[in-house]
Amino acid sequence: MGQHAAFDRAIAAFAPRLPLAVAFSGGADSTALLLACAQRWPGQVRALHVHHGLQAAADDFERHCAELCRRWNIPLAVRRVDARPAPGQSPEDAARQARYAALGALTRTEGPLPPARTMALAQHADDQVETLLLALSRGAGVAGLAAMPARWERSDAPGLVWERPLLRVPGAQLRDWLRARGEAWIEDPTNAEARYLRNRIRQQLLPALEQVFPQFRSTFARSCAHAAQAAELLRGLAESDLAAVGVPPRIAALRALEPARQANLLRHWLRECHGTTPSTAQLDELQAQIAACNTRGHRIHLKVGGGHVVREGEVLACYNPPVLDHPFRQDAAAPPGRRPAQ
Ligand SMILES: Nc1ncnc2c1ncn2[C@@H]1O[C@H](COP(=O)(O)OP(=O)(O)OP(=O)(O)O)[C@@H](O)[C@H]1O
Repeated sequence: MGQHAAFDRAIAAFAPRLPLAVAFSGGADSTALLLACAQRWPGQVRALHVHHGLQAAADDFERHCAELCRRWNIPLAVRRVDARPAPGQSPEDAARQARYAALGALTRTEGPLPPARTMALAQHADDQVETLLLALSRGAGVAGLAAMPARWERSDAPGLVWERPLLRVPGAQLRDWLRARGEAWIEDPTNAEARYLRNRIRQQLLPALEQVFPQFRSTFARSCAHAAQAAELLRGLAESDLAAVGVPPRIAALRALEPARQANLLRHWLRECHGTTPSTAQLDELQAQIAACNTRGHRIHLKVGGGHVVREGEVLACYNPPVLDHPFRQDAAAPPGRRPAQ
């Protein structure tokens, strides 16, 4: 093992359902993951590359990926996406959503190859710590502090399990491993800009953490796992509370819940039924209005996340602005005007 112990351990412990697809950007992390997997499961691994059409360098990335895969005899499938952000969505998030949808679709349309049963992504321990620190800097709740899950499924790609096998591996090990093999990778120039904050965390905070808490990668990862477990419990509680309170939620039933449980349910309802996340101040205000709503004539009308929550008789309703012409939003076909999104 030695120098790349964590990487070797992660690959040894990775037990995907085969065949395996690796989401391959051409960057260092996914190059290391792809090559290690192709060595471990010869003939069972293929690479999937998403060509971000809007990016000037995207053709070069694709060429680089094709060349590496040809050299290593790894089948490669490419799909082009053109991800324009929806109003209020960051370009990074739009690209990520489009990329995941394209990766899922690619596993189903790969010609003669049997569909992949696992999709591996190459985020590593430093990415996980950065995600956790960003969540802390936003004041996130336990769902945010859980950072990135190691394993999950998506409803738009049934039968496919998504995995991040490198979440315990320091990024530097992946680059060292590639250097030791003389393998090159590409650096995405837009990454540096889009990840300005991430880069500052990487350059300034991680070295300081290393000095004070040498084990921070594994202890922070443990905290993320605890938070993920707590988030799972809260989600279950919100689901059963929502079933009892009804959709749309009945105000009298909401008022009977104690405040933390009511907040948990409201967040869940807004996120799952309306795709919107309230700020802490908005949620506080909404709960204050619900508490004050003890007469027939009491109005509720509040801006919450990307939409509005209003009282409609005995229930709450949420109205989101329509999102037109955006292929990656389920509500893309909504008519103009305010849309009751139950
Ligand atoms: N254009 C792409 N095509 C296919 N997979 C991608 C693409 N971009 C990113 N991925 C996958 O998503 C993961 C996370 O993406 P992110 O943009 O955070 O990383 P990255 O810096 O591109 O990573 P890497 O160094 O592996 O290329 C990558 O490790 C890779 O597995």
